[in-house]
Amino acid sequence: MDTIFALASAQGKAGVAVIRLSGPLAHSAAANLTGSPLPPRGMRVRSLHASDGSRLDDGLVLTFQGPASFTGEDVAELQIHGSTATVNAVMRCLSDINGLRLAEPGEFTRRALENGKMDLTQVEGLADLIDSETEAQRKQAQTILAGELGGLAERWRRDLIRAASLLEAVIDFADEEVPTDVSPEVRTLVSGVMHDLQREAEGVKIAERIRTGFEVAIVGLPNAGKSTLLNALAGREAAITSEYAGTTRDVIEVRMDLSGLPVTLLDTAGLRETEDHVENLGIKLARKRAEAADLRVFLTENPAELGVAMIEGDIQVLPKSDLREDDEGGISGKTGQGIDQLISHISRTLSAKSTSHGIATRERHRVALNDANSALADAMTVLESGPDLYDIAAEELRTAIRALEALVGRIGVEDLLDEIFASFCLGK
Ligand SMILES: Nc1nc2c(ncn2[C@@H]2O[C@H](COP(=O)(O)OP(=O)(O)OP(=O)(O)O)[C@@H](O)[C@H]2O)c(=O)[nH]1
Ligand SMILES: [K+]
Ligand SMILES: [Mg+2]
Repeated sequence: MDTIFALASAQGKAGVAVIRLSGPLAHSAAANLTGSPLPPRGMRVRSLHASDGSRLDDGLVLTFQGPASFTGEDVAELQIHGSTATVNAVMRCLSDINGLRLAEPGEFTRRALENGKMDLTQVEGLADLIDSETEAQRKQAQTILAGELGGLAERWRRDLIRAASLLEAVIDFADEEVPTDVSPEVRTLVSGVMHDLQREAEGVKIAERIRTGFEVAIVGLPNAGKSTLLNALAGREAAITSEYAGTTRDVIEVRMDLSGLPVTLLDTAGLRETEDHVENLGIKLARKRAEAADLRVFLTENPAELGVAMIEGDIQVLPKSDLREDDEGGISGKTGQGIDQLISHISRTLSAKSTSHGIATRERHRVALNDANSALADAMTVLESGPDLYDIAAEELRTAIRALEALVGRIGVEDLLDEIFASFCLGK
């Protein structure tokens, strides 16, 4: 096994940079730089020197002894001054040591997975945590990283193994008197797991929104003030505004943190009948994106004239309240009137949608949960036919168990790993 190293902290200037080493030579390589032995597990302030004896830096050297480390291997961390030149000099010295090489993106975490320090869902949780920008994303990533989905999968798996072994006991006794009717217990176990699987699979859509962001589209007639409103919400000139109807053609996206929820606001072309070919392309795109969005803000007196369906939860606000006599329910991107209310309305609506999700967060999870669930549904059907078909029911249970093992990465995910780890940055 190679010993790998990489900068674990971000590139660029900082007070401190952390270089991480993992593998059989991690401790000896670190000791090579410090010129003195290191404890198998501990923290020392040391001067680091190049092989020609020239001084590199002073730093803090941490050693972890496998398997009690992030990767499960021997690990050393060098905390040094965070300058590009210092980091480069230390990295150069490390690459000169025989048996050491630069880590590939995600390779530390991959070793942690391979050494059983975390399951695949936790690896995904770690990637999400590193990418998290808002409070809701951070909390969701922490739940997965803590292993809660893996823990659930393990509980389901145990219940299904118990159910399968009950059926197998009957199969083994086929020629003799069957001790008891096992089917009530099997049914209870299987339907309990099915109930949980359904709940988790249904929650993925919302959980995935928290992970990747909710889309909120602003729609209205040309010149309703959509782009002005977008700019007011974003607090910057993200979109061009003008008195000419038909100014916006492409969909303008602005990412925001709305009370902890990640939101992408979409400004769209004003919706109307027009002969202008390019404007028409923009209008088609506007309708498509608005319909696919999680929530629509109708900036209009009359939603029905826009040709985009207004569904439950969508928000209607009246444009240009500063020009109106009665400003009930109105908003003005120009004066800022009603903006705070709109922001809290949007975040209330999205929060209400987000409360109903479970722990699973990805399409990959949903597919595995559904695979397991449909095998269990088949098992329940087969059970109806009585003990003669128990072997088939048991086989369906094993199919479900395999799907849950794939969920946590215990089996059948080799081809997925490269894709998952490619999304990691270097040093993770
Ligand atoms: N008085 C007033 N004028 C506004 C308000 N919002 C926008 N305007 C003006 O209305 C005109 C159109 O604004 P835009 O933001 O470009 O409108 P839009 O809906 O994006 O227009 P299209 O992209 O062409 O569909 C501009 O001259 C704005 O200055 C508002 O709240 N009050
Ligand atoms: K305009
Ligand atoms: Mg516009």
